[in-house]
Parts: sequence; structure tokens; C-alpha cells
Amino acid sequence: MDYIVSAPGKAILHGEHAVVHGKAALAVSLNLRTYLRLKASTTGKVYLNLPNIDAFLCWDLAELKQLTPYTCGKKKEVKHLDAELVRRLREFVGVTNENLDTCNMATLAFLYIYLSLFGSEELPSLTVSVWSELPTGAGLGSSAAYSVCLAAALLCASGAIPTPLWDPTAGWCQEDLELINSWAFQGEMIIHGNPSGVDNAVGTWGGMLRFLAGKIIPLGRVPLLRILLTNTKIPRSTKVLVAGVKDRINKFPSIITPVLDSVDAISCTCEKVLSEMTCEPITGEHYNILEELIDINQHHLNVMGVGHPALDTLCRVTLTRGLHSKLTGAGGGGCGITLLRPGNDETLAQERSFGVQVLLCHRLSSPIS
Ligand SMILES: Nc1ncnc2c1ncn2[C@@H]1O[C@H](COP(=O)(O)OP(=O)(O)O)[C@@H](O)[C@H]1O
Ligand SMILES: C[C@@](O)(CCOP(=O)(O)O)CC(=O)O
Ligand SMILES: [Mg+2]
Repeated sequence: MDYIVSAPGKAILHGEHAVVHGKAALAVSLNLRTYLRLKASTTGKVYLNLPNIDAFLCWDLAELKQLTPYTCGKKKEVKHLDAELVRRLREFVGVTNENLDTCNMATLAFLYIYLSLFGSEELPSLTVSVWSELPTGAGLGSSAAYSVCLAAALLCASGAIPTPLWDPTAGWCQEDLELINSWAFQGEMIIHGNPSGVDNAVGTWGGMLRFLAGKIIPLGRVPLLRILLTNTKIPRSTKVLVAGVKDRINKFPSIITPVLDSVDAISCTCEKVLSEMTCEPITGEHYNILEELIDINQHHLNVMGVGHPALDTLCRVTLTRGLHSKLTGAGGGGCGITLLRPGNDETLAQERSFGVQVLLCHRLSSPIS
């Protein structure tokens, strides 16, 4: 029996990092997706094929059965990580205290969801293969798309939700999507450490949404914005960057807390302008405001300590052409977004995402210079 699922990546327009601390963020799904195929087998083994990170793993069911959590087989929404299971899994993969690397994060996210959803007596032999159009570790929510695919496929295989492929009328109801989202959030907790949930929400529901303290508000009325996505190709870890912002908040609470409040106001102001742009003639003033918000947010992200010289170069180079850019996602490298005005010269491949047309910058052959 085969299950094939996919989930989109995302771009955060405003609110990254602040959203971890209860402020509003605006995020939009991308037409770049992660694909997962789960194939049930009778081999008595579990295979995890992750070609994007050059990881190909295999375990005997017998060794996995010893790891199953006591309260396994739960199919309902979950809020908190099972710390004991995480500890056992870290010991199993051989990383007790230090930070997880790319392969370990992906492995633990898979094993955690797999072992939690199947009781020890019913652990199935299976082969899971994941392939993505998203660059990993670049701020486009690759970890969330990976976690959403894992959650959806394993919930289908465990019978907790229907398998739409066979019965398109079955589809996934809101309750199914909430279950997928909550298990994807578990995967994000393993990879991000302290995720807000915005990335897995966009990966689950798609479109464009406002995310505030766990509350998801889909934004149905948004104008067609054209966004240029540029990958600086500077590698970085979201978990490390998120922890760094927390440290800075703890070190300078009276300085950084107002910055977070300002980012919250930027997200709300941007949403208000986007709404105005759907019900009145779009003017240059609308774009002037959107561009100013992008500049202010980028400066705030530098104050939070998540900027990078390559991102500064992107902002400087695009500004020489009258365009305004900011980092998207965790920053520290990775991707930036640039707002294009109608009529900007389009010499790039076009991707259309919900309400926001994302123009993909040709991959930079080397970090931006
Ligand atoms: N296609 C994939 N295959 C395997 N693991 C993936 C894939 N995409 C993402 N991951 C996991 O997510 C991690 C990247 O997460 P993160 O640091 O949050 O960056 P991003 O900005 O891409 O979400 C990778 O190191 C890897 O563990
Ligand atoms: C920095 C943050 O706001 C977004 C991280 O996005 P990404 O993993 O870099 O794609 C963290 C979060 O919201 O969980
Ligand atoms: Mg991530």
C-alpha cells in the first residue's frame, strides 16, 4: 500500500521571530513543495530515504519496538513533546546532549512521529522517501513542509485520518487538518526547539494567513503582490537563531520587547494596507507604505541579531534599483524577499502562489556578493 503526500514551503512577509514571542506574523505558501512517499512492506524493516540531505537509513522493527513510548498509539491532537521519548531517541541515534545535525533532526522527527502513532505491537514495516523543491535551511519552511508530510502520511497509514488519494470525496476535514498540523508541530519542536507553529500552519492550510499565538486566520482578500525570492545560500540553523533571539531578549528585555511590539504593529499595518488594496484603486502610496514596512522590519531583525552581511548586500543591491527587501524565515543567511512594483522588469521564472506571486530569483551560484 502506497501513500503519497506533499506540502508547500512558505515565505514570511512580516513577523518572523516576533511570532515565537506571541506577536502577529503574515505568511504565504509557496509553489515549492516537499513530496513524501510511504510504502508499506513485509520486510520487517523501516527505511528512511532522504536524498536532499544525503541520508539513507534503515532499522529492524525489533530494535524500534524497544523504543515505543508507554502512551503510544495516540491519534488525538497533541500539544507537548514526550520528553522521555525524545531522550530515548537521542540516545538511540547517539546524540545525548549536543545539538542535532541535519540528519539527526530529520531522523528524530520521523522516528518520534512514527513511534508515537503506532503501538509497539503494530509497528509496520515501511519505506519512507522524501524529496523537496525547497532548499533546506534557507528560511522557506523546509522543516515544516517535511514535518507536515511526515504527519499526514503516518496518520493515513495508522488509519487515524482517511487517505484522499483513494477516495477524493473523503478529503481531509478540518479536524483531520488540525491533527496533521498538531503532529507536524511535534516535528517542528524537534527541529526548531521552540517553534511558533506558523510554518506548519502554512504547510497544512496553504494560502496566506495571519498567525498570532497559535491562532490561525486565513487571509482571503489580498491583492496580487509580486515578490522576488533570493537565496543568499548562506547556511544557518533556525534552532540556533531562535535561541539567540531568546538570549538577547533575556539580556536586554527593555530594549528588545518594544522591538517585538513594533514588529507586531508592522504585521497589523501591512495586513490593513493589503486589505485596502483589495477594495480601492491601488496607488503608489500603498507600495510606499509596504516598502517602508519592509525596511523597518529588516532593521528590527538586525537589532534582534538575525541579520547577515549577505542579506545586507541583497537589501543594498535591490535598493539601488528602487526595490525594498528583507530576510524571510530565521535569517542569519538563507533567503530574502523583495517587493516588486507592477511593471518591474520580469526577467525571472514566475511562480504564482496564493494572492502573492512569487518570482524566483535564479539560484545564486555563490553567496551574493
Ligand atoms: N527534504 C528534506 N529531507 C530531509 N530533511 C529535511 C528536508 N527539508 C528539511 N529537512 C530537515 O529540516 C532541517 C531544516 O530546518 P530549518 O533549520 O528550520 O530550516 P528551514 O528554514 O528550511 O525550515 C534540515 O536540517 C533537515 O533536518
Ligand atoms: C524564526 C521563525 O519565526 C520562522 C522560522 O522559519 P524557517 O525555519 O527559517 O523557515 C521561527 C518560528 O516561527 O517557529
Ligand atoms: Mg524551519
